[in-house]
Amino acid sequence: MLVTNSIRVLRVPTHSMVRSLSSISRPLTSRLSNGIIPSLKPAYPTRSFSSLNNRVRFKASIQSFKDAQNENENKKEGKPDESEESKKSEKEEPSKDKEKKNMDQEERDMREEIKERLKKENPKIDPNNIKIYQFDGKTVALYFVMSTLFTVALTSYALSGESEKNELSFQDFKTNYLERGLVTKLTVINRFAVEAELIAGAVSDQTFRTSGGTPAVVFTIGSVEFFEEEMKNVQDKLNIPVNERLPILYEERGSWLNYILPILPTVLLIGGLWYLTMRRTSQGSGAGGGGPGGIFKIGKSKAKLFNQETDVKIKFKDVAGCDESKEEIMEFVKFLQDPRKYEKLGAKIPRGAILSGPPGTGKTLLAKATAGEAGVPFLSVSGSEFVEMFVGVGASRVRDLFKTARDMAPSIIFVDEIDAIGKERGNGKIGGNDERENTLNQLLVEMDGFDSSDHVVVLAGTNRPDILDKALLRPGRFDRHISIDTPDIDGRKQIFKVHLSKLTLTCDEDIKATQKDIDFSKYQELKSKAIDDLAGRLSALTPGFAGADIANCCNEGALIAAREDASSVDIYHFEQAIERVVAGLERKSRVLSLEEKKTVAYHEAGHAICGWFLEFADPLVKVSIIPRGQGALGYAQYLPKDQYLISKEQFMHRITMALGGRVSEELHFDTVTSGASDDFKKVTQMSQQMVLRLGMSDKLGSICYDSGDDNGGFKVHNNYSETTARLIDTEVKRFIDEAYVACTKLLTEKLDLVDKVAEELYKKEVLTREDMIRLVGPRPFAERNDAFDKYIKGTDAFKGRPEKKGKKYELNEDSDSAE
Ligand SMILES: Nc1ncnc2c1ncn2[C@@H]1O[C@H](COP(=O)(O)OP(=O)(O)OP(=O)(O)O)[C@@H](O)[C@H]1O
Repeated sequence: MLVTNSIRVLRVPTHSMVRSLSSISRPLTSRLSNGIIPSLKPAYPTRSFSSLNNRVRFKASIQSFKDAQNENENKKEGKPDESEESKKSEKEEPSKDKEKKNMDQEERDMREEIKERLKKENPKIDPNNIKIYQFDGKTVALYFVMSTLFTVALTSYALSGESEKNELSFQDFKTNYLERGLVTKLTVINRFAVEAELIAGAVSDQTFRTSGGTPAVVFTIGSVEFFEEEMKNVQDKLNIPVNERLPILYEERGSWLNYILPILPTVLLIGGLWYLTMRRTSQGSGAGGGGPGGIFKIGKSKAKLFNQETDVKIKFKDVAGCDESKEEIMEFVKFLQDPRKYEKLGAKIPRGAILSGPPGTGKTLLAKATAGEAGVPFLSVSGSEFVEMFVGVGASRVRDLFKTARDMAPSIIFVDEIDAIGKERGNGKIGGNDERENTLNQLLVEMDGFDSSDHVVVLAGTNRPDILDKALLRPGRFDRHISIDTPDIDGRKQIFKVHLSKLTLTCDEDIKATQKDIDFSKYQELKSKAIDDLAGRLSALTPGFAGADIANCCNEGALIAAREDASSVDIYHFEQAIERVVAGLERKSRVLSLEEKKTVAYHEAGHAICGWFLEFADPLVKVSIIPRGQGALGYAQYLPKDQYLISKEQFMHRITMALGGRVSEELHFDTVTSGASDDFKKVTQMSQQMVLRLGMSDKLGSICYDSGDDNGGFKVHNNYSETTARLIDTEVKRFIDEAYVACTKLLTEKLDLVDKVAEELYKKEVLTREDMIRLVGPRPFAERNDAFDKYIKGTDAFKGRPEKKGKKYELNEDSDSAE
C-alpha cells in the first residue's frame, strides 16, 4: 500500500519544495485521465496570519466607519436610523427581547464598559452601532468539531488517492517490464515506492506519463535493501554486465497533503483560538479589552466589585447587635479613611481580620458595612471561586485579585468561606490537594507582599476558624480574629428592629388610624415603642435564631400577610412565619387516620406533661398535632433561654422530657410506634456528650474521650481502649435508662392529666400555654427564662388571631411589655 508511510514528514515545505510538489502533481494528474488518481486541487496557504489579523481589524474598523457614515447620511436624508429600525424590529421579535432580558448583569456591564472605552477613543463612532459578539462554549465547541471533521475528511481523501496507486506488484514489474528489457530508469520515491521509466511506446493500462512525457509504472517495495537485492539477483540472472545495469535514483517526494496533514490539527487549533480572540477584540472594543468569560479569562479573579455608587450603601447602623465586633472592625475603617494619621505615628495597621461564626450571623454584612463606612471599593470573592479544575488557576486568581485591589487602593478585599482554600496544609491527612495548597501559598505570599502603605485591608469569613492554617493567622496576615456568635435576646431584638423597620406593620397603621391629632415627635415615640414591643416579643419567641433566620422570618411574615391580602403585617403573621421556620410548612395534605391521630396526641401529651412538671425543662409555648415539615406528625415548642452553661440536672430533665412521648405511648397503648425515632436520636446524642465530652459520668471521670476529629467522616481510630469503649457504652445507656425510669414514674403519677391533655389535643389539634394552665393548673416552678416572663407570660403566643383585633396605643413609661 502506498499510504503507509505517506504521513511521515521529512521537511516542512519551503518555496522550493512547493515547486517540487507541483512537479509531482503533474504526473499524478496525468494519471487522472486513466482513472487512477482522483483529482486534487492545489490549496497552498494564500494568506499569512498577520495579514489575516490586519484584514480582520481592518474589516472591523471599516464596518464601524461605514455604520457611522450610513447613519450620518441617513440623518441628512431624513431616513430612519438603521439602528433604530433594528431596535424596532428587535422589539417586534419577542424571542430576541427575551434573550436581551435574560442577559445577565455581568455581560451588560461588560458591554457598557466596552462602549464607554470606544466612545473615549473615537468619538466619531456611535457606540450603538458597534456589535459585540461573545463566544460562548457552544461556538467554540462547534468550531472544533467542524475543524476536526475537516481534518478527518481531508486525511481520508488524501489516503484514498494514495491507495489507488497500488496497481503493480514487484513480481508483475519483474516479468512484464524488467525481464522484457522495457525499463530505462528506476527512481525510489520516499523509500517505499519505485517509479520505473519505460522505453517510448511501452504503454499499457498500468503506465502513465512522467513530467518529461516518458511512460512509467509505479510499484511499492517492502524495503530499499530488499529491492536492491532483488534487482541485483534479477540482473545477475539475466547476465547483464555491471556497467549496463539499470541506474537506481533516490528521491524524496510527496503530495503537499503529506506535509500539511500532520500539522493541520495544531494549526487549526492555534489559528482558531487566535482568530476568536482577534475577532472578539477587534469587534468588541478595538482596545484589546474583551469581555468576561471564555478560556482567556480563566486566570482572572472572579471577585465581585461593589463600590459606593452601586452596592456598598450598607452602614454599621444596618448591622444590629454584635457591638464588640463593630468596635473591633472600626479600626480598619478609621485607617482606610485617614491612613496618614496612623502612618505619622509610625503605627502599622493590621492587614486583615478573620470574621468567624455560625452561618448567617452577619459576617458578610459586617464586612460590607466596613467598606460602606470607609467609603472604599469592596471586592468580594468566595474561597471556592479560586478552585478550578485547571492547575495554577487559583494562584493566578489570587494574584489578579490583589493586583486589582492595589490598583483601586484604598480598598477592602473580602474572602468569604476562606476555609475552602485556607485549610491546614499537608498535615498527613487523607485527601491532600496540591492545587488548593498552591492557592493558599499564593494568598500568604500576597499578604506578605503588601505593606500597610498599600492601603488594602483583607477581611475573611469562615464558619470553621479551627481548621485554618496557622500561617494564615499569624501576625502580619489575618492578625485580628473577630468572632460573631448567634445573637442573644437583645441582639435578636435589635436585628428584628432593623428588618421590621422596612415593613408596613399593623401596629404602625393602628397608631396612624387611632392617634390622628398627635404631633410627629409623639407619633415617632409611639411608633418606636410599638416596634420595640413587637421586636421584643418576636426575639423572645426565636431563641437560637441567627441574623439570617430573623431576616427570613420577617420576610416570610410579609409574604404570609400578602397571601392573606392584608394591608399590613401583624404579630400573627410573624408567629406563623416563626413556626414555619422552626417546624416547617404545615402539611394539610397529610391526613392521619383517627388511630394515628390518637397516638400522636398521647405522644405529644406525654412530652408536654413531662415538660410541665420537670423543674429544669424549658417553658412550653405550644403543642400541636398538625403534621409539619419533613415527617413531623406533631411537635411541642419550648422557649429555651439564652444560656451558656447547662447543668447535669438540666441534661437529665431534657432527656426525660424527650422520652415522654414513647413512655406515654407505652402507658396508653398495647404497642409502640415509630414516632419516637427522632426523640431517641436526640436522647442518645445528649447522653453521649455528657459521657464523652462533659465529664458528667462518675465512672469515666473528667476526661474528654471525644477527639472532635471529624476528618471528612473518617475516624481513623478511637483514642481509648476497648475496655473504656465498653464502659462508655454502659454509661451512655445508664443515663438514658435512669431518665426512662424517672419519666415512667412521672407519667404514671400524672396519668389522668396526660389523658386530659391528649383528649383536648385530639379535639383542638393545637394547645397553647394558656390552655395548659387551664387543663393542668399553673406550673409548679418559677420560669427560668426572663425573656419569657417579660414578653410572653400572660399573652397567648401562637394562638392565632383573636376575633376582635386592634388596640389603642398609649405611651406608658413604666410599662415594659406590649400589653
Ligand atoms: N447583625 C445583623 N443585622 C442585620 N441583619 C443581619 C445581621 N446578621 C445577619 N443579617 C441578615 O442575614 C443576611 C445574611 O447575613 P450574612 O450573609 O452576612 O451572613 P454570613 O455570616 O456571612 O453567613 P455565611 O457564614 O453563611 O456566609 C444578611 O443579608 C442580613 O439580612
